[in-house]
Amino acid sequence: MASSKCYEDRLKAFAVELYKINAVKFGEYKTKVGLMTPVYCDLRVIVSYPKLMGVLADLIIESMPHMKDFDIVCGVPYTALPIATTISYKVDLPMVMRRKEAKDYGTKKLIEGFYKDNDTCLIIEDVVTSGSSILETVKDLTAANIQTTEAVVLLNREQGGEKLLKDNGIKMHALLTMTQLMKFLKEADCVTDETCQKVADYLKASQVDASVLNKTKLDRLKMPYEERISHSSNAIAKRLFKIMSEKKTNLCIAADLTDAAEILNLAEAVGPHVCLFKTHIDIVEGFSEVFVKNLKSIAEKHNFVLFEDRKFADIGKTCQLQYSKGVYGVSSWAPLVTAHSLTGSGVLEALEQAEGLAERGVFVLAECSAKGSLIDDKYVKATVAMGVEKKSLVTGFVCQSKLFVEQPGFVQLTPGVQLGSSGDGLGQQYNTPEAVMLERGADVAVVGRGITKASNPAAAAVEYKKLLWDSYLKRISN
Ligand SMILES: O=c1ccn([C@@H]2O[C@H](COP(=O)(O)O)[C@@H](O)[C@H]2O)c(=O)[nH]1
Repeated sequence: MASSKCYEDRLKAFAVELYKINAVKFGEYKTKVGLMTPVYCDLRVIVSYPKLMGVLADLIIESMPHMKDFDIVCGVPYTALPIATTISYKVDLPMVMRRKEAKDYGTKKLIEGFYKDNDTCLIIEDVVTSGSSILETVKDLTAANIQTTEAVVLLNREQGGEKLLKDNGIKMHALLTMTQLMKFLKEADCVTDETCQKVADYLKASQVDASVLNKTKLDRLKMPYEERISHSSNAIAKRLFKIMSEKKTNLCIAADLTDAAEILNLAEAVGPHVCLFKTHIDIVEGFSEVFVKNLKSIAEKHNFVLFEDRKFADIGKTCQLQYSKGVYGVSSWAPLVTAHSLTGSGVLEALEQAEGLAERGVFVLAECSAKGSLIDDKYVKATVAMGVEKKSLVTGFVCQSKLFVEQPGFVQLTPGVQLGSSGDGLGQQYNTPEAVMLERGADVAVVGRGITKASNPAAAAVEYKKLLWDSYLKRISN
């Protein structure tokens, strides 16, 4: 521990510099959650003062004599990233980076950089209030098999973050506490007694209740499927969770074959190993009422749900007609369908009101596995919000990353899964079963050609089923 007088003088000088560059401001500021605070810390500005960044890194390094015991460091995105980079460079300790979202599908992981299973990691953060940002980083590092037990932060606002982190097994080291910062600034005549008092009163009155934060946050990624039944408002999601628990499978087959008889053969062969049987009915040659009747009876026999990947994307009324009328009469035999959010919530309303099976569900497409997809963050967020609004109908979302983790009633369906291939040369991008379950948050993985093109589809289905189920068990037991 760096406790010499000289160290304290340097720390004090650093605190004053923070004030001078406006990284610490006093007045009336609105916090993220809309409350007023008399002190505002914006450490982002430090990147414009490289010498000060160097001083900060030195102070942190000196305060953590055991830093070299860690295998890697990781900054909490985004403000702490340059701080972590500077420390990593100075100590020659490798760094990894956590993505806030796995945006560029396919090649990019949630944790970037080189690391090994069970590497120990020191988390670096700028300011801690509740500690929840550090915990989000811990969650992704843990999912990548990286061990995290300690974090070092520039400023502890002393509002309960340290306790929440401790409760979650993370020991926090702080370069400065807010009390110490105020003391230094007062001694340097940067602030008045009145400001110090205001800040002290504010800290006392605005403690984050760690027990509330600990208790109220649900995490679907840690919950067994059967426990999620009671959180769902959609009948098909409930049925799906039950089937997955009973059959011990989270595999959805994409039966993209064009011959009706071959589809029925496939359904018989893989039926015992899947929870969902996904079709694109408009590619089928030989579609008939008998075909539908046979498919339905195989679904009943092997206890899986028929799922037509229709991707409705028109105005509500047209989607309603496409769903219930025409040659395929989808709403009479497929309890599950997909829809785009592109044209607004009228589509969901229309699908709910259409004639057809009494129990039905919709997977809303929030992200696409195809390379160059035009879907952006704003679209993804609006799609999830739209689905949440219609939770009686919405079974879940088709997506590629961990969305809606605190909403265990929804199912994440993730296509683009294949062993031994990264793409099909036509835009499709593949991940392994382990990656979609552990890194991308899938609840159900969709496998198409990985099974349908295998020499023995039933054996391939068993292999995918095992890999996916083992990854799920690993995820909930971590
Ligand atoms: O983003 C998406 C949405 C849907 N799909 C569908 O999944 C299967 C994937 O088949 P593979 O043979 O495993 O590539 C296919 O039916 C797509 O329409 C998707 O791939 N990506």
